[in-house]
Amino acid sequence: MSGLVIDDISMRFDLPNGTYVQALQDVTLDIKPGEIMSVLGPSGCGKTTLLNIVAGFLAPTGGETRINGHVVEGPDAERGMVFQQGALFEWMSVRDNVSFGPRMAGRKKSDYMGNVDHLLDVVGLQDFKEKMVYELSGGMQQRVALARCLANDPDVILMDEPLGALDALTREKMQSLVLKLWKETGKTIILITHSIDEALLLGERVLVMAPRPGRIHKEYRLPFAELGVNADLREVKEHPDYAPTREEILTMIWDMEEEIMGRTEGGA
Ligand SMILES: Nc1ncnc2c1ncn2[C@@H]1O[C@H](COP(=O)(O)OP(=O)(O)OP(=O)(O)O)[C@@H](O)[C@H]1O
Repeated sequence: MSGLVIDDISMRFDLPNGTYVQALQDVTLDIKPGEIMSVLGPSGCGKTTLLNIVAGFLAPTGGETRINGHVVEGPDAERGMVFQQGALFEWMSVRDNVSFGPRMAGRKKSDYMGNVDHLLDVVGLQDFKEKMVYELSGGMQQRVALARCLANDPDVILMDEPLGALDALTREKMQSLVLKLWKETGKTIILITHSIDEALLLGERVLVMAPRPGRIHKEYRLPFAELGVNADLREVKEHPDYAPTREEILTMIWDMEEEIMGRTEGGA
């Protein structure tokens, strides 16, 4: 397991017309091994940019990210990604998708197949392991994506709107599954979402970011993720702190969106 330090990260995109976008400015975070943190904020506040920097897909223009004390300089199996959709191999079976990482790493089949089967059990896909990915529903495909990520045994799992394309009921079931996997595996997880409920239910830490420049606006430490491991998520929402926190964050993001709209309408 791994601690993750995001140390004074800035990211500036220079545009062809000579202007630039300051996508992130001075973002610092210390994420302990096994923490689950969700990230919220209005469109364009730098959530995906931050995740891509931690993943090693983008090099920041300032600062650095460290895992287990070493600096992130590119993608690595220690950091797994789960995207909203489209990142699976549609022409392969469920089992071949989940075993893809260990296979590509050149590991012996007898070493990893037991774990692949276990993961298929955990995500509830044991009966579907011979199916092709295109035969599965969206929710099942995201279960495959989670299992495939876990098969690489990453220290840190980065999720960019992993449940965003699912219908409400499937999404709720998947939220419970994410909590179960988090508890069972002890992985460090960062999850980007546009849903305030999802951020509250899945984040023991919730980061609210602000745009222009992208930065940390406020951070919460909440009991709901821990409670949700063993309870129905609808019961967790009955917690006395849930509705007021939700309302506070909703107003916060609403105000930011209004400010952005005002600036845009004013021509800034
Ligand atoms: N490759 C790029 N070149 C130029 N500008 C970029 C690039 N990538 C991101 N940006 C800009 O950086 C800012 C942050 O983008 P980012 O996608 O990280 O935001 P976000 O919070 O994830 O947004 P959303 O919620 O809409 O997905 C935006 O203004 C975006 O237009």
